[in-house]
Amino acid sequence: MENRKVVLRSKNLKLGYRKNGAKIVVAEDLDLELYAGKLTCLLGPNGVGKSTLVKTIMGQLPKLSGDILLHEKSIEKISNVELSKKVAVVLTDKVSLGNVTVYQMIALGRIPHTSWHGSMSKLDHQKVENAIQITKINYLRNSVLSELSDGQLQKVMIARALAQDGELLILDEPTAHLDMINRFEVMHLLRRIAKEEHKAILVVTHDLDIAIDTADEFWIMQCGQPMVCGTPEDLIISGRINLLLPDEKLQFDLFSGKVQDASPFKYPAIFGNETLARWLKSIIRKNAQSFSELDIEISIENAPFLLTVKDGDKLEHFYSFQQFIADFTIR
Ligand SMILES: Nc1ncnc2c1ncn2[C@@H]1O[C@H](COP(=O)(O)OP(=O)(O)OP(=O)(O)O)[C@@H](O)[C@H]1O
Repeated sequence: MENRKVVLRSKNLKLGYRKNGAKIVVAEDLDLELYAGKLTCLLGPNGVGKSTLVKTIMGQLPKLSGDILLHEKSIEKISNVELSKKVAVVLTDKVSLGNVTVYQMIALGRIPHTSWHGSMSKLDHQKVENAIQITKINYLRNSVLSELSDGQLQKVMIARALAQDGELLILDEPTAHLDMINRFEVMHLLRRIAKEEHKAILVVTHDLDIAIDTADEFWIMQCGQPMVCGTPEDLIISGRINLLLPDEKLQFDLFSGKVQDASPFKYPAIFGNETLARWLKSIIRKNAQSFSELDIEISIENAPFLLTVKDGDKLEHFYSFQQFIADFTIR
């Protein structure tokens, strides 16, 4: 049986803002748990309250009511210095310390641990080295921040959070502005850190595909509705993943694992293996006007590519999807 060690827990948490003496509630009744060794992704539409939740957990924003417990101790009873030893945060804000080197930036993660005059001990340097090794950025150690790409900078910020050596890492949209490969790398790095370093990690993200591939747990936040938590696979199989898609025109497709247009559509009869049929459906769907209500049969094979359209007695052959769409649709 897996041992789930709770690092952070919220009890009946209500969060929001205070404006002119009035409380503006963003979310309530939140009973959440973050576990050591688990990567949790917080998902939800723009404006639903994800950053508000993160700021509240970090102690940056006062809760409206309820409790947030770090190792069963209310965060209000934990001093800022202690909190910064236990919780490391990576925000999306651009850092403007252009002349600072990567090593110096990562070393800043040690501030909560260093003595009052700020000198680094042997252990502090070891923690920085360890963070550099885990994030595989040794080749960047002497570069200045202004020379880094967004993806490199993101890894440096994760290394800084690691050097801080808290048990909980919180990252607000760490993959925003990154290309596909860097998004993938950063999320897989976070998963590796959760497993190998036994950290509890909370990531706010809009990257559903990669979150499904990497997260142990999803928190789905919806406007005015209770938070839904569970493993991504359970949420997918039960259909609750669709809570992320309140627009009825969109639906999560169980087979492809992608968000798709949910409006009814009648495909022609298709013959061919499942993978080829999937991509044939994709191109037919994109060119829906040309295919709706056509009483045709399409067979498809690959290597070499051959697409055959049977329309009554007539057979037509195509040798690429491009040719199929160009020649078939203009009839
Ligand atoms: N300082 C503030 N005072 C009052 N309301 C605020 C304040 N900051 C945010 N809000 C409101 O709180 C709600 C939640 O905002 P929040 O930034 O937490 O959403 P989010 O889910 O992180 O959105 P996004 O995905 O766009 O980053 C929004 O309606 C927003 O307008």
